[in-house]
Amino acid sequence: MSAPNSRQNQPDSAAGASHEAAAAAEPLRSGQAQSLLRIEGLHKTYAVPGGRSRRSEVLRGIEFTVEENETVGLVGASGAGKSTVGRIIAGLERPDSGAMLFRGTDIWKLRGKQRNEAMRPIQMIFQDPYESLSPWMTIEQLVAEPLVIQRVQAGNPAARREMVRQALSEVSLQPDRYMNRHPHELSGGERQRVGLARAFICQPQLIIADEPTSMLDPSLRLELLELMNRLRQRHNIAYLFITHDIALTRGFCNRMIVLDQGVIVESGPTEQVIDEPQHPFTQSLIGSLLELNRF
Ligand SMILES: Nc1ncnc2c1ncn2[C@@H]1O[C@H](COP(=O)(O)OP(=O)(O)OP(=O)(O)O)[C@@H](O)[C@H]1O
Repeated sequence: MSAPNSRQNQPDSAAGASHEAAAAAEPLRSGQAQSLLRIEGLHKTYAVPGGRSRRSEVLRGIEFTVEENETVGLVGASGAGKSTVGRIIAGLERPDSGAMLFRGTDIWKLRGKQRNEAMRPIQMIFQDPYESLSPWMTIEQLVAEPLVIQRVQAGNPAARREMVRQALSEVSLQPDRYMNRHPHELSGGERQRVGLARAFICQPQLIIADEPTSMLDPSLRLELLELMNRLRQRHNIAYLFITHDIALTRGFCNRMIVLDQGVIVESGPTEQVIDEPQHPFTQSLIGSLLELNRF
């Protein structure tokens, strides 16, 4: 495999990358500029079904940063490990090894309450709004649920209600029209906004968005992206945007990371990576897209 190609100040890299990349991934010293998120040497294996104690290596020494207010696209073929990266950063899965620094705090070294509090500004939204919302709960209960889990404003239902109203307004859902409804009474686009409101109510600084638009038609897709962009500008939110869709990456992300079989093979400003892909895998990914566009 060719060496990872990186064109930014703080290179994204895979294990075994160049000396410059290794140096860039060293722990921060005081005075050094801090990234919002910094992932270092992330490894993850899964047990091979029926393989006795055999494990397959899904992430192999991933390193990258996300800066404040950035939109970073994480692209790659199916099975490359993109969602695994997202789930690990959001705390839904455990890494085998590596470090995650959020505003310089080494999150995976924290435990219990401290860790939950440090993780609160990191939220995730999912591909399938139908699956990610419980059908039995009202929209008010669904949006308030993260507050309940994190015991925010416990014992103060009026304050929680006001936070739900604000979160719904931020995603352009009129509170009075939506609070008492259930997910099945909403369109796919509205459900995805509810998912975004659930993330937003936690006052996130980083949202991991795992293919959030792939089940929406093109006009709803555009609306959701515009909304996400507005939230980013208004509330200084960064996104790690997981997608197969290179065209969408071009429109939405300032930077792009290409993952192939658990290794980052290329990263840089989106336009540059798309217009002048350096790594053979990126070249073939973009080549396939151009081929598809001919149909
Ligand atoms: N819980 C799990 N147990 C075992 N293997 C898993 C598990 N989750 C993911 N995998 C495997 O890890 C690899 C990476 O999966 P992942 O979902 O991260 O890829 P992806 O790049 O997001 O793919 P897609 O674009 O198709 O969603 C795949 O081979 C997948 O089968």
